[in-house]
Amino acid sequence: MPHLPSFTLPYNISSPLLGVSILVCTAIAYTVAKMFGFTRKNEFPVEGRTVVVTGGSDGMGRALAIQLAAKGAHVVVVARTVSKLQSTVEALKAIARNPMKQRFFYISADLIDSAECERVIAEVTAWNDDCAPDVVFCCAGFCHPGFFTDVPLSVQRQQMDTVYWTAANMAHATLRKWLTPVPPSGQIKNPRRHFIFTCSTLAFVPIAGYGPYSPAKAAIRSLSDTLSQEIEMYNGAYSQRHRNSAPAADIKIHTVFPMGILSPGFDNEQRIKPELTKKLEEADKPQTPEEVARITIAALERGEYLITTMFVGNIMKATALGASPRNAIVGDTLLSWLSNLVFLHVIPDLRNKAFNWGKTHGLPKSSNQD
Ligand SMILES: NC(=O)C1=CN([C@@H]2O[C@H](COP(=O)(O)OP(=O)(O)OC[C@H]3O[C@@H](n4cnc5c(N)ncnc54)[C@H](OP(=O)(O)O)[C@@H]3O)[C@@H](O)[C@H]2O)C=CC1
Ligand SMILES: CCCCCCCCCCCCCCCC(=O)[C@@H](N)CO
Repeated sequence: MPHLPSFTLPYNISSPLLGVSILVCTAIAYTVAKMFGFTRKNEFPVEGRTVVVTGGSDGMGRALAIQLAAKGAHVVVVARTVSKLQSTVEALKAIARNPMKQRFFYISADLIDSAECERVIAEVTAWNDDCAPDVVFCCAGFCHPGFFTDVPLSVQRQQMDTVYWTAANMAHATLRKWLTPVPPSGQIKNPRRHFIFTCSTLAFVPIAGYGPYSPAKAAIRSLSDTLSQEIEMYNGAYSQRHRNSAPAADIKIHTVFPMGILSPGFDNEQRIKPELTKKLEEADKPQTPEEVARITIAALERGEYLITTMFVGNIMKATALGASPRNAIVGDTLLSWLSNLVFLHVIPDLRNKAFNWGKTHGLPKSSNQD
């Protein structure tokens, strides 16, 4: 029998030293896990909380409202058409986790009007026993695709109103309510509040034929980044609430960047979308509203800030991260390096496809250049 070498440690490890080593290793593992974005705590508990979903009567907003109700939230859906709102409230009642306790409500409002957004927050607060909502989710909006010179400027201005201003107006009304100073004597323990915008990966990467729409989404991304910094001032004041007047709760901003969503809005947009645009977005495999809502809620539960719903969207985000706060330092940085390499190919490829389209098909039919 060959003699097996026996390994012995050159020194004896005492149990306190072993304890300290295990502690240090655990701390390092925890920090690395955090840097990669792993977390176990639910950063977005909704059971018993009050959530407002704008655009909550259709598509992604409706799916979100339903899934949040299934998780035990009180939900208020906001949109213009009353019949769709009513049928959504019925669906919420049917899926509620605690049907005896949960409450549902709808408000019909055109959120292009800032006064309507203020009314929404006031009505929700009154309905919610005089407490502001805990979560506001902005999903209202629709897309009117077309080439920049073909789409009348009035429609492009309306896109800015519907996409950007419905969200900015809601943010203004909600944050003014949430940031109302409360003196130390009036402070009670409130859970963290969340304001969530819905953007599109088109805010990161241009696609020809989305000129009337993408700039409004890019503006939301810019507002979200600005607010995520500005809100820290108020959160700082909140940390001193026992000494000075401060908001009633800590606040977090988030923004979701979906790819195509198979919604009624998407069906409408497909009808008027230029063929070139359809070709350029071939890499997108549209998701169901339910899938987008599920992935979004899971990302909020992990505490993410800029949220994408699939791998291609994540690559699009990573190439355009700029000065936006990261979800995970290591993961986001490595992916942004990788995606910058991928986009060395993608940028000229999109432009070449557009050039070759013109070469083969000539001017677009709807073009006003004839
Ligand atoms: N569909 C897609 O492919 C993608 C969509 N997005 C974005 O995701 C969000 C949801 O899209 P989607 O699921 O397609 O939604 P839908 O188009 O299916 O539904 C839009 C919702 O917004 C409401 N709404 C529209 N305008 C207003 C307004 N002025 N005031 C109040 N409510 C309004 C609609 O109700 P009503 O008309 O009754 O008011 C409806 O509830 C939008 O912000 C969209 O831009 C992002 C990426 C891709
Ligand atoms: C490996 C990585 C390659 C990346 C290539 C780039 C592909 C571009 C896909 C564009 C997808 C646009 C989805 C948003 C749609 C949208 O917001 C509208 N439908 C609005 O309703």
